[in-house]
Amino acid sequence: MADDIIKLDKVCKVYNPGQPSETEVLHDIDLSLASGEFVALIGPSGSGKSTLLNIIGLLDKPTSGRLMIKGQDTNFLGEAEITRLRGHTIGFVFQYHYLISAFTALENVMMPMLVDRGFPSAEIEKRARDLLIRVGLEKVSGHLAMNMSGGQQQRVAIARALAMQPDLILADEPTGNLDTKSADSVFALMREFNQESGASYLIVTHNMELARRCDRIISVVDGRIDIGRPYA
Ligand SMILES: Nc1ncnc2c1ncn2[C@@H]1O[C@H](COP(=O)(O)OP(=O)(O)OP(=O)(O)O)[C@@H](O)[C@H]1O
Repeated sequence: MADDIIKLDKVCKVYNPGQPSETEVLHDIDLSLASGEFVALIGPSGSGKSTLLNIIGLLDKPTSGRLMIKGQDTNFLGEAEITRLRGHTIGFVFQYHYLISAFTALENVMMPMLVDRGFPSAEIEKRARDLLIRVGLEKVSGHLAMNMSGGQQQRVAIARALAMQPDLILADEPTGNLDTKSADSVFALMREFNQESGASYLIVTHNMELARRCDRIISVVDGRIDIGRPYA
């Protein structure tokens, strides 16, 4: 489809090829995600979900097969183009935040824009403050990330992921270490942004209740897409 944000064509991943520890983790993955889709990625522990997410997020390369992002075959891109495509197209939200703990919430959200240098500097702080308002953290924007609760840190991570106005958000167990109420509100926030901006979301989760609230559930079992039976 022309408006697929990502398309994987026979993607395989082998860790440690040629070594005694060689492991084939993903086998012939064919997968598309349309613009604006909000999709859950589920599967048992060790089935390959994070590996798949890392490949889609251009953090790792497939051993074979093709990954198209916005119609571009990433196999033909050099490192600089990959970095640029990742920075401008993809936002990441992970279970353990990867915030800079000694920086404030505001500084964490400003960071991708400061690194990219694509935004005028006068706009960067305003944009970061606006995003923190949107995630309900305006009152704690000056607090250090390390002093914030898990739910607050995850909201900062969402604001930071949205800073560059990405077309795709990849979230790896974004609610994994949150209590039910915080998990619910973090999930609702992502859904709200999805409906507002039209960006696509691919969310790894073990929480079937949240997965059922997505547009579609993709199930990975033993490194293959298991269309027939969503794992429960
Ligand atoms: N860098 C690596 N080198 C070697 N093997 C790896 C590496 N990363 C992951 N694996 C292996 O690949 C398999 C899939 O791991 P992956 O983390 O993708 O699974 P997952 O479905 O995300 O699991 P979980 O739900 O527990 O996070 C596992 O057997 C894991 O041990």
